[in-house]
Amino acid sequence: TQSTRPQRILGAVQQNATRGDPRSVVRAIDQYCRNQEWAMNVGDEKGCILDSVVSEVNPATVLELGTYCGYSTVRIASLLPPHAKLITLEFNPEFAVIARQVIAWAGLEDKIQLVEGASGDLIPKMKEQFGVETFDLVFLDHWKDRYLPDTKLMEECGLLRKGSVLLADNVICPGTPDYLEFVRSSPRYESQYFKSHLEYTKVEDGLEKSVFLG
Ligand SMILES: CCNc1ncnc2c1ncn2[C@@H]1O[C@H](/C=C/CNC(=O)c2cc(-c3ccc(F)cc3)cc(O)c2O)[C@@H](O)[C@H]1O
Ligand SMILES: [Mg+2]
Repeated sequence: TQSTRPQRILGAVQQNATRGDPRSVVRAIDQYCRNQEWAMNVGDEKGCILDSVVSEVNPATVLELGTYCGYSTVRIASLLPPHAKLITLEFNPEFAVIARQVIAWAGLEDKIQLVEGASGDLIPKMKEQFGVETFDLVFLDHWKDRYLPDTKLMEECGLLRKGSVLLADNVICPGTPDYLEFVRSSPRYESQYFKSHLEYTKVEDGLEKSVFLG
């Protein structure tokens, strides 16, 4: 039977990365997706921008919307201080199965909680079911038309505090026009665009960093 792209990405990790070494997992996925087959990981170029924002925020609690194979999940978690927690939401069970194995290969199970389900259903449960107060950092990388509604939902659920940082992938390609217009025009956000390229290509893309002002 045919393997899926996420299964082939997991295979590349198991063949080329060292168990317990998150950076080797990140490198293995980037090499596979650059040389064998493209996949929608944030990738190495935008990944360096992601790394710098994570290091600057030094978050105790992180939310990721859209796990896929766990590339950015592992990349972020590898930079977190001890006792920091990353909750990542994924509603495709097949992708979740792969991501759990990528996370395990990296040895980051203790820092990462992968929750299966849709962000719209899970965000309202964050406080009482997952014991979250607010998120220091949110990485948005799921369906592009869900960035704005989910941001408004996080505000309504009191999950953002003064200084919470939203980092959004793909604001140019595929693009998130309604989200971009909102965070750039709202007086409650201070936004900054980090120009880069679509993962593994020369096409323009970028990350938008938006600080919630409370
Ligand atoms: C229903 C909304 N809530 C959700 N809750 C939980 N998980 C969700 C949700 N949406 C989507 N997901 C999951 O997030 C992932 C979806 C990501 C969508 N990303 C993209 O479409 C994307 C697409 C491209 C891209 C760019 C150029 C192209 F030519 C082709 C593709 C590049 C990227 O970096 C991307 O992130 C999947 O794992 C999906 O199952
Ligand atoms: Mg993306």
